[in-house]
Amino acid sequence: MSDNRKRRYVVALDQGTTSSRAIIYDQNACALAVEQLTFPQYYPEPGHVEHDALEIWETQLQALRQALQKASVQPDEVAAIGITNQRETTVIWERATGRPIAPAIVWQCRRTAGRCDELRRAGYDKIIRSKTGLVVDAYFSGTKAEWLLDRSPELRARAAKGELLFGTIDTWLLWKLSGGRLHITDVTNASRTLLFNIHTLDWDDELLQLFGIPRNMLPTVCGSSEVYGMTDRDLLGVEIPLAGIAGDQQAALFGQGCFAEGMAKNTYGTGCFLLMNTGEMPRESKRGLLTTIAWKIGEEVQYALEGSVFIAGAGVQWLRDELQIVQDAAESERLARSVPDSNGVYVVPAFTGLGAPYWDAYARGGIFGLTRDTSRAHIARAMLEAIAYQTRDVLDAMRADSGLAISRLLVDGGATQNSFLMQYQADLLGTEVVRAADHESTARGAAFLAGLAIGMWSSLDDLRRLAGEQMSFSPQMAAGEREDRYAGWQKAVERVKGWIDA
Ligand SMILES: Nc1ncnc2c1ncn2[C@@H]1O[C@H](COP(=O)(O)OP(=O)(O)O)[C@@H](O)[C@H]1O
Ligand SMILES: O=P(O)(O)OC[C@H](O)CO
Repeated sequence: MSDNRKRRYVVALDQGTTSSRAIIYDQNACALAVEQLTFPQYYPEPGHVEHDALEIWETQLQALRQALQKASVQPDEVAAIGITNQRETTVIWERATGRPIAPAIVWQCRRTAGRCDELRRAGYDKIIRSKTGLVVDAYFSGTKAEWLLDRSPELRARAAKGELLFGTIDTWLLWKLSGGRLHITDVTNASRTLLFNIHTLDWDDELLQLFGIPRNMLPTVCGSSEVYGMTDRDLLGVEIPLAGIAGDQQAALFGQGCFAEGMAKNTYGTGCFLLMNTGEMPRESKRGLLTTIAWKIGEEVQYALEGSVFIAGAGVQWLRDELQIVQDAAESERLARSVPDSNGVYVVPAFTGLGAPYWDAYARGGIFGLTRDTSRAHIARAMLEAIAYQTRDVLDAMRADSGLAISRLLVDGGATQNSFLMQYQADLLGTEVVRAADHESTARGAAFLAGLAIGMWSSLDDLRRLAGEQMSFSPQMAAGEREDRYAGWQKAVERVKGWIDA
């Protein structure tokens, strides 16, 4: 058998906020094996979140090796690897040794909120929005990288000399996978840094100067579907083409087949991210949404509008780990269904501030409407409902910004396994919610991008044909009740805004 015929699988590496996953797909995009390894989250101070970049790399490599073994696929049968990742999380490492200079600063981390206030006060928000499509918020990589370099003048001097490299998680993994030969990113990840001009598709000199980031520490920006290089032979005994890169939310949009303008998906993982394909022109939001790059394939760039919600499934983890009122995430559904409603309780999970459409770094979480008969079931139910309310906030903004009705919302991600949440979501939006057959749309998107690049699949039409069965949730709640419940949520959100001092 010729080498190319033997190579009939595509591997997606999905490096998420809480776990590193590897999934092996065959030519029909069927997942043969999934491996998932969690890694520690570090909270050195309230509102600060860090990861160890080496732990990310080690878990990712181990997940890859284990998935191959589980699927009985030999490394030389893999045609390509696609990478998708938690976005914005920032790593700086030494070019010579590959050693990170500090823990990675995670997208959720609020440590640079003060710097963002300063930038807004100095009037930079308009120029940053027009160049990057983003709002000035600690969420994005720019102020995180600046903070890391500001730790000492020596680091700034080393950065200027080209001794240090910056990367989001895709870049870090590609560096490690290629044995230090590739220092690259793709347009989707670059578009989340605050440093990248989404119109010129290049790092922006004015912004680099503003944040004091030398261009020579930045990765080369590539498309989302092309052969960038090969894996280091020492890792798996053979070289494998690295052929797809996309931030996880853009990958999910692609994996859901949202190739046409106006199609939208919502991914329910640690956070919740609603993206709508807006076609070839960037569309500016007037309501707190982000303009971002959906993907670049060949010379064609597609843009998206995005509503980013920081806490979704993470709220369910909080019920499990901190409140200890459920033993696992699935129990939240049983508990929520054990009561007819939340008994007037609202949870606003603004644990790391509020993202879209509010962008309030100083909001903190709250539980409202408690009475003597409030039970753990009411709180669990209110937490799940909060995920749906936050999505409603974003979808309303997206409908108003785009002028499109969005009559079907495609959904994916770990928390979509919760059918109570999906039904409540449909009820609260008054919109059909369509759950993907394979909730791993993110990994699927990365596999699609890599498979397209090496010719396993030849076109978007080819990919459309690979969609599986879906399950649909139709709205059943009366419009009056829906609006009453939503009004309660809006009242609760007002109470948590600006909770801590700037
Ligand atoms: N049945 C469930 N009900 C509610 N939340 C769930 C359920 N199953 C998983 N989750 C949540 O989904 C998240 C994991 O989804 P995943 O897509 O793997 O996220 P990520 O990529 O952000 O790590 C966790 O935060 C978990 O609490
Ligand atoms: O790891 P996830 O799935 O929660 O995604 C994180 C996002 O990319 C943050 O922007």
